[in-house]
Amino acid sequence: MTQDELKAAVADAAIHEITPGLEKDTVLGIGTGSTANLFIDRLGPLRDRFKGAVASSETSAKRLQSLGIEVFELNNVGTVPFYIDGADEVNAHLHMIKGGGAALTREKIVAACAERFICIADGSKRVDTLGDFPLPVEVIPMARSYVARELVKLGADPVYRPGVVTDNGNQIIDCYDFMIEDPITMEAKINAIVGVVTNGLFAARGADVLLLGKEGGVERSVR
Ligand SMILES: O=C(CO)[C@H](O)[C@H](O)COP(=O)(O)O
Repeated sequence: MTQDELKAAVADAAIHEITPGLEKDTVLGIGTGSTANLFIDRLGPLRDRFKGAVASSETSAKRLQSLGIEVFELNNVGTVPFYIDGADEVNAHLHMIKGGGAALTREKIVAACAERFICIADGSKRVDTLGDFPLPVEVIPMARSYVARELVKLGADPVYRPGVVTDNGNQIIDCYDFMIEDPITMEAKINAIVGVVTNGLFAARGADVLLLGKEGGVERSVR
């Protein structure tokens, strides 16, 4: 199977995962990226079975709306029963690196409001130790150089992602050569640097369910 077929298989599995819990007043939390897009496309035909969605990016919001799914502002919703999103890496504890698409801050906010985070990913995303994928950090633009110097002190090789402006008007630094043995501690340390909005470690609040696409089928793990 190709990577795209594995992503499609986990998008299908996520639909099966959430449909028993769909009610007329359900508002879903929806992530960002190619796997999340496949999930959004499968939600279109179900749009009459739930109320709408909150999105972790402008791109996902537009895709949802193009399928006739109403998109709500998170402040008007409160908690959501499910947040469905992809990952750049995920470990055995269902800690993740996210933010390859620069949507990490809104993803973390919607995930924080979710009762259940369902991570959907093809098998290539499963790792023993997080960090092969460069860890994204969203920064306030004027703090970029300062934050980069502080990230060096933590052992990272920080590289500015040129030309990328987040939905929040900020910039992204990617941390290379940075294997992360203790994701919960490192998430907190990076977030404590002045000028950091957030970082792409989702460890303090990891996924609750992982649907991982493999050759033999979709593997389901629960935290
Ligand atoms: O965190 C993300 C975007 O900020 C995505 O979930 C992550 O990059 C995975 O993307 P894809 O499903 O395209 O592999």
